[in-house]
Amino acid sequence: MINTELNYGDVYLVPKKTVVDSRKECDTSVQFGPRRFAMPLYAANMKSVVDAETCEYFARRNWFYTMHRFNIDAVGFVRDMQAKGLFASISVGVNDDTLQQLAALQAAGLSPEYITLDVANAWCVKAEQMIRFIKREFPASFLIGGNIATAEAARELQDWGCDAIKAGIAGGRVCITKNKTGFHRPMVATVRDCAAAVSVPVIADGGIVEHGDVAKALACGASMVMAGSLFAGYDESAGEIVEIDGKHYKEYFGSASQFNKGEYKNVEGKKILVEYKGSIGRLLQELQEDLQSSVSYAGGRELSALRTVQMIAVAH
Ligand SMILES: NC(=O)C1=CN([C@@H]2O[C@H](COP(=O)(O)OP(=O)(O)OC[C@H]3O[C@@H](n4cnc5c(N)ncnc54)[C@H](OP(=O)(O)O)[C@@H]3O)[C@@H](O)[C@H]2O)C=CC1
Ligand SMILES: Nc1nc2c(ncn2[C@@H]2O[C@H](COP(=O)(O)O)[C@@H](O)[C@H]2O)c(=O)[nH]1
Repeated sequence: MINTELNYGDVYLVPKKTVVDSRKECDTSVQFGPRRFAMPLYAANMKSVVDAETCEYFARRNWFYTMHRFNIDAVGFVRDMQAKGLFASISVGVNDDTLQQLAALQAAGLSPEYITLDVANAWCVKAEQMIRFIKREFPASFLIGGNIATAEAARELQDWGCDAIKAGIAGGRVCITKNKTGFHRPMVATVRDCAAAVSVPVIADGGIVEHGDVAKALACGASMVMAGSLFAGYDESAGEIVEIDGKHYKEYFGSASQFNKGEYKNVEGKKILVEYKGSIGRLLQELQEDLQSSVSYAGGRELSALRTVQMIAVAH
């Protein structure tokens, strides 16, 4: 028997009676770990999306962020952010370079407020060992583990000690995992299954195409949403600007692309050019306005209203 599973583009949310007099009354803020953030949405921890400046930009606006983990000085990053009175949120892998970075943080007496264990399939022994190690050595840090795509995997990561779990395998815009390996799970099924299986917050990662997909992810049970391509192409995005025939673009590349890895080995990501769109400020405001509107259609004043709406599938 083959199951049919759905992506954000296959579903819509059914409106309820609006109870606010203005969309401004709808609160998009979210408690995530030790802090409350302006929006349940953040930029992917990819080298072509965030750098230290982008992270500072988001932190200053009270948006969550996670720095990527590729060739960075974790000690310098955490120290700089905390010296500026901002929270520090870093990504780590599962190999020796991560152990060295964590040891350097300990030697410097630093503890990031948030740590994200970031591997393609975190439902593996190496991730388990690293999650248990981080929980033991950095008990004050809020630990996010990912990525996974099933209820069983989510339960295991919770048991290993994750404070939040990032769900989404092979749904990203620059992902070629599904083409090269055959593995992928559509986001609606992924988020619903994982969120129903655990008591810790689930982050829906990848596949956000339209702004309304954020509301759909929250309706599926996500507490937070991570997006890459949505935040690519802006002044504040980390990718390089490219000019072709007088038109400007920015690079957006996968973390498992040859471009990010520096070699063609186990490549599961590609590089694309996205239209250059100027400053990101207007996007952030529009995303917040759109989500306020979503909450009003859900008949509430807070994000929790989105969990109460009916979701329907549309025939294409
Ligand atoms: N969300 C998604 O769907 C995906 C995201 N990515 C992103 O790409 C980046 C690179 O990911 P990842 O390759 O995990 O990280 P790394 O390249 O850092 O690999 C981590 C370690 O795990 C091993 N490893 C990785 N995949 C497997 C596997 N399938 N089986 C056994 N061992 C494995 C690697 O060994 P070895 O290389 O020798 O196998 C390596 O030692 C991450 O930022 C990740 O988020 C990548 C693919 C999918
Ligand atoms: N299969 C791959 N997935 C990747 C790679 N680099 C990042 N990612 C994942 O994509 C999302 C962003 O998706 P988007 O649809 O919002 O653009 C990101 O958070 C990762 O989980 C990769 O090289 N291969």
